[in-house]
Amino acid sequence: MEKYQEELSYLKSLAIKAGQAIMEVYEREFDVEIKEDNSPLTEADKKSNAIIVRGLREVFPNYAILSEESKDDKSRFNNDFCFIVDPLDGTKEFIKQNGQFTVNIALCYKKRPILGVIYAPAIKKLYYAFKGEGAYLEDVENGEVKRLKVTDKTNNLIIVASKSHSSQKEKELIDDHKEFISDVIYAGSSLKGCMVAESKADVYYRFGLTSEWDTAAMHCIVEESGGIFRQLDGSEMLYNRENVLNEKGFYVVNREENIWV
Ligand SMILES: Nc1ncnc2c1ncn2[C@@H]1O[C@H](COP(=O)(O)O)[C@@H](OP(=O)(O)O)[C@H]1O
Ligand SMILES: [Mg+2]
Repeated sequence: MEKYQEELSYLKSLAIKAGQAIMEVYEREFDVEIKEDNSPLTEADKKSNAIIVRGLREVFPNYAILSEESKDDKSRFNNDFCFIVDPLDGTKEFIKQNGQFTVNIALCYKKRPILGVIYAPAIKKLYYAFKGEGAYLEDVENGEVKRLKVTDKTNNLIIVASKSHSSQKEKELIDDHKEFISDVIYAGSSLKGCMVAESKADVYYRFGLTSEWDTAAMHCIVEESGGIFRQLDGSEMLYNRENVLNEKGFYVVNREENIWV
């Protein structure tokens, strides 16, 4: 356990450092490239990735790394420990300059996330969790820390949905459950799962595609705040897979009653 405490505090400092590099780019003009998969890439993604990957290799040379912005050499398959990194989740929101982007770092052991750190540098909020030890939110400006817990609501629910990647199925689900929903909030990045962990929302359904780095850290934080994170078919999401796409979709709900699929 002590060993993991050390890892957690190092990952937190690394996420903050990467967040600072992201904000330096955010506050000035920057170029946007388009990747092979048609998604955008900025200097901020690359700088954040360099800081995180270098930092992880230095302190944990024996652990594998899967990062959205690094070449996947597949050596991770021979390692029980694998960091899963999204150096800038919500790149589209970063480009739109609405502040809804995060740095995601998870550590998986035998395909399950045991540690998750999510930092939103524009609002200086740091979410983190360690398996069995709870989920927390630290205000990086004043150092205040609070433990996170999901709501127990089954009515007047606040649903969060993607700002830039919504789907027809999601719209239909919202429409079919209108009687239970009081509000729909559209937000970018892993902040949606964090909002459920923080009791600022109750449910988040994702029908569209994401990848392991979009969910691993959030998965740990949601579960440690008492919430439920599963694939849409009800099965557990495992990580460090051959195919890194989360093809089955997922949901984050505060409690079983709000599983609608
Ligand atoms: N067609 C697609 N295939 C794979 N991942 C996709 C995708 N469309 C969106 N995503 C993922 O969804 C993330 C954004 O989530 P959201 O819509 O909740 O803000 C993106 O993160 P990046 O910004 O890191 O690329 C990207 O990884
Ligand atoms: Mg990314």
